[in-house]
Amino acid sequence: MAQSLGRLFTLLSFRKTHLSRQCVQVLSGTTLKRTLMMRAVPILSPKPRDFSLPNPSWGEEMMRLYNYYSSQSEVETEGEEEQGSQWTRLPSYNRSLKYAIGGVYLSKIIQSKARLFTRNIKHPGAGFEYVVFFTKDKQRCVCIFQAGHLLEGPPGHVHGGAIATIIDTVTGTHASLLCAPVVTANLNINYRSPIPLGSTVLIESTLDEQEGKKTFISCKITSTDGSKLHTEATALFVSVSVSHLLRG
Ligand SMILES: CCCCCCCCCCCCCC(=O)SCCNC(=O)CCNC(=O)[C@H](O)C(C)(C)COP(=O)(O)OP(=O)(O)OC[C@H]1O[C@@H](n2cnc3c(N)ncnc32)[C@H](O)[C@@H]1OP(=O)(O)O
Repeated sequence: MAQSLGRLFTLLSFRKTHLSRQCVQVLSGTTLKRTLMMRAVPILSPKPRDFSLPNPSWGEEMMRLYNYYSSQSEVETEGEEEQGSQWTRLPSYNRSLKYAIGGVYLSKIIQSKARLFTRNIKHPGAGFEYVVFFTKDKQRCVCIFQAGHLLEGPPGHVHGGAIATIIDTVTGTHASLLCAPVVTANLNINYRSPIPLGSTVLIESTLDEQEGKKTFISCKITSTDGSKLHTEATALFVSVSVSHLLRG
């Protein structure tokens, strides 16, 4: 049985495989039975839904920028400098577990009702609509964010907590691309000007430094033409083991 579980979790490998080892430890009772039954289903898991693809709620500006960055990622370039400016779209799921191979199944085993905060409002356009692109060298990310009407704070404007959430998500995603798994250790935010509800803004995330377990990232939110600065932030992410994540 140990061998079967071993093979199963090799299939469910999550980047550095920390998760696989940890999951063996958390499985027990009915969960274990269900897991073993999963061996009967085809090895290739169904694809999870990608929430960073356009939906009918995306406004003109959101679509314009999405098309712009998508077209940049299709451009074939020569030479290192140009390659560095190429963008790749990152898929976005309603659970971080789904980034793992076989994560759809893991997602059904561990806290099955859990959902990523930014992807838990079912009505398209009501909450966080966003898509993240990153450069090949992973030094920069850009997020196009359309803030829905359920994110209101001051009348007609986005709640500061919702802004902190999307900053944590973008910088956290950026740090995860570099060295998953990580947790936010510190987040400093300066709110410079309110973000109108329903508007589309640009969130740019830059890697400042990596030092041992620590990844320092800075971030700014601007209007899409760059003329207005809405928010500036710096964040520190610390690499952790999967057991640290599951232990809480
Ligand atoms: C492809 C992948 C895509 C994935 C997409 C995912 C999408 C989702 C994205 C969503 C993203 C959402 C993400 C979320 O929301 S994560 C949820 C919010 N965050 C947490 O819950 C974290 C809770 N805190 C902890 O677990 C611990 O305190 C941590 C692990 C952070 C540190 O524990 P500990 O202290 O035992 O660790 P260490 O001793 O090894 O320290 C290591 C180094 O770090 C330095 N340090 C520590 N804390 C701080 C601090 N506050 N300021 C400055 N420095 C700090 C420390 O001095 C040391 O430095 P040095 O002495 O080595 O120089």
